[in-house]
Amino acid sequence: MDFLKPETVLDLANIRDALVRMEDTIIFNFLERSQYFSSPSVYELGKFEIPNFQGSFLDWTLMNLERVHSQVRRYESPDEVPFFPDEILPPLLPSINYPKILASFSDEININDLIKENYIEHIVPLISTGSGEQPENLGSCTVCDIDNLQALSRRIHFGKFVAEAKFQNEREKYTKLIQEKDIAGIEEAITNSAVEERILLRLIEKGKAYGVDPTLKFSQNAQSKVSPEYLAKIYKDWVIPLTKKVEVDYLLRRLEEE
Ligand SMILES: O=C(O)C(=O)C[C@]1(C(=O)O)C=C[C@@H](O)C=C1
Repeated sequence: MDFLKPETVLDLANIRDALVRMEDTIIFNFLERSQYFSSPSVYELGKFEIPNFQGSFLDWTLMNLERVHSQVRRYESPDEVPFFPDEILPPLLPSINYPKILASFSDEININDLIKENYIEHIVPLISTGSGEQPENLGSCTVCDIDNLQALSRRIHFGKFVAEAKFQNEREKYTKLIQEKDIAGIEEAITNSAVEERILLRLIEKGKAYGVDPTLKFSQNAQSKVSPEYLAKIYKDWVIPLTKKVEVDYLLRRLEEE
């Protein structure tokens, strides 16, 4: 997939290959986070005194990282969506003139707040090694959380490319559903249960393979650091539904562009 060549980006097979590769990034990032406790103080608003800032320690760190990354033009890339779109800065590197792939409104489709909420509330408890605080690891936890959030955000917002590809493949069908504001119909049209089932099966297998010492794999001592069933649950309950939400949100506005 090459963002300078739109035809490679809007090929559904290429998109799905990219989503499969992202599974590896997400699983390895989860494994890093699994060394630490849930560490709720990282997410608590105003827990640490930070001059001129009211949010959580995670928010402060992520916002400042995004400021730096925006200056190396991270958010010019159509597959990167900032958590703090109002805080990012113009790039210091010369801009890249990406060809138009998505609709003009696509930057406005940003569900990062929802992703962060679900991550903190549901995903952190499933991937951390225990609940509670571990004061010496708060910084490491924050850095792992940022890696996880950025990987999840990229994966979930890839729904925009899926949606655009599906729209272009079946323009008439989607135009009718969008005109009728038939959200249930759009959801049904974008759903491919066979693809979803394959993802969940693959996650179980990857979870068994990646989370353990391979030389212990077949002995009773082999224990995954993140349960393969939890990986599948995280995708089934949050990653896939949120990707579909991005697809639906994008499609509902798609006719603004025609
Ligand atoms: O591959 C697709 O067609 C997608 O829409 C992506 C995705 C996913 O999140 O992985 C979402 C909905 C489909 O039911 C299958 C998979």
